This record gives sequence, C-alpha cells and structure tokens, in this order.
Amino acid sequence: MTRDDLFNTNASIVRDLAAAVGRVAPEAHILVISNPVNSTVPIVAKTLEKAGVFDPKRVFGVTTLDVVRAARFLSEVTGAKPNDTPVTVVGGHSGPTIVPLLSQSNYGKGVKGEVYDKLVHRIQFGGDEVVKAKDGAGSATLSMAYAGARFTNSLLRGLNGEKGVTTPTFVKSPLFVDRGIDFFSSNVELGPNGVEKIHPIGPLSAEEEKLMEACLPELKKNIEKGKAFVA
Ligand SMILES: NC(=O)C1=CN([C@@H]2O[C@H](COP(=O)(O)OP(=O)(O)OC[C@H]3O[C@@H](n4cnc5c(N)ncnc54)[C@H](O)[C@@H]3O)[C@@H](O)[C@H]2O)C=CC1
Ligand SMILES: O=C([O-])CC(=O)C(=O)O
Repeated sequence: MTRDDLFNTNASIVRDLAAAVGRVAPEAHILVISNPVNSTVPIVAKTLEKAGVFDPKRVFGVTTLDVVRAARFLSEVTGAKPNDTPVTVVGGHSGPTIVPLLSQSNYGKGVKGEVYDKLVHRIQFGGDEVVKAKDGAGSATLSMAYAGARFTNSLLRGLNGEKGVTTPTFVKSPLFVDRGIDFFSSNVELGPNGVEKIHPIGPLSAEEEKLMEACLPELKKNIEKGKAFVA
C-alpha cells in the first residue's frame, strides 16, 4: 500500500469536505493532511476554484512530518539533538517526491556516500515503513498528530502577526510552473493572510539535483491526477 493507493478512498471524501468548507467557511485556512497529499491539495484547490472561492494563500498541504523525520534521522547519524539538526525538505509528500536538502543543513552537509544514500531513503520512505509495520492498522498516528499540531501552531503564529515564521508546506507555487508543476513544497513564510512569501529552494548539491529530477515528473503526475478527479 502506498499513499497513492489511498487516492480511491480519500479523493471523494476530501473533495466533499472542501466543497462544504467552500460553502460555509469560504475564508477558512485549510490544512490538508489526508493522503496522498500531492493529489488531495490540488483536489481541494480545484474544488474551491469551481465554487469561485479559492485563495492560494489559504490552502496548505502538511509536509511537516518529513521535516520532523529528516531532523530525527539526521540526528541519529550525527549524534546531535534533532532540535539542533533542522533540515529543509522540499517537493511533495511521498517517496521520491520528498527531497531533503541536507547540503543546506549545518550537520547534513557532511553526510556522504552510503550513509547519505541510506539517510535519504529513510527520510523518503519513513512513512511507508510505519504503514508496512502496522500492516493495515493505520499509519504514523502519533507523529502525524505532532506534525499537524506543529504546522497549525506555525500558521497561528503567522496569522497573529509574528514575523519570520517559515516552514516547508505544499502550496500553490510558482517555483516549477515552467515544468508544468503548480503545487510544490518549499520554505513558506506564514503571515496574517496565510502564505506571505514562497522562498526559492536555494542551491542544490549534485545528489539533490538528481533527487529533484526524480521528484518532478512523479509530482506532476500526482497533481494532475488530483485535478483530473475534480474536473
Ligand atoms: N501528511 C502526513 O504527514 C500524514 C498523513 N497521513 C494520512 O492521514 C490520514 C489518516 O490516517 P490515520 O489516522 O492513520 O487513519 P485512520 O484510518 O486511523 O483514521 C481515519 C479517520 O477518518 C475517519 N473518516 C472516514 N471517512 C470519513 C469521512 N467521510 N469524513 C470524515 N471522517 C472520516 C474515520 O472514521 C477515521 O477515524 C490518512 O489519509 C493517512 O494517509 C498519515 C500520516 C502522516
Ligand atoms: O503513507 C501514509 O499514510 C503515512 C504518511 O503519510 C506518513 O507517515 O508520512
């Protein structure tokens, strides 16, 4: 079972919830955590668009768990505390679309070779590991709750006017529109209106360029699948 397999169950649930939000609370900020996030966020956006109430500043895919896992797994390699080893994770929220930018992390940039490959794989497939281990009994419940709460707190801090609240999240994004990809997770500054500023991904290492090349076509497919479902 992959996140993409969840599409058949979750697509219509997410669409109907988005339609209801569009009707009764069109100005709500919507945080989408249901999988596959790469498709469910475009489903929400398209559904709101159809209702004439889509505001790209207010729809977010929660990719925080990838950030949490990256810091945790990097800390296991370096021996530092996860709080001291933050890693920006960009792209989407499934397997090869999850791109950890270790070269931009003080602790991560020193990780090379086989250790690097294993670390990236664990970050990309940590969620699948849990799903497999639970064998049909659900997913990473507690860490998902932590990730959801952490992102919600960040958004609330931004909405309350705090400056400099920046975290990766999957939003309508101009960064890869030239590749036909209009949703992407990168560092986003959150503010009184929701999305305040979408940051570019910054310089990539040669390994990260490769990860990005694997990410983009898969992400494009996932996004198109979501949009086609609503159309
Ligand atoms: N973005 C992320 O980081 C993560 C996302 N997930 C995703 O979160 C979702 C929930 O995962 P779990 O809690 O493990 O699943 P679960 O199966 O334990 O819980 C799903 C809940 O949704 C409820 N539900 C079913 N149909 C509904 C409907 N039509 N309207 C409202 N509620 C409905 C069920 O009663 C159940 O309580 C899944 O889509 C999973 O893939 C899970 C882990 C991480
Ligand atoms: O695949 C799943 O349902 C679980 C998931 O997203 C994660 O743990 O990151």
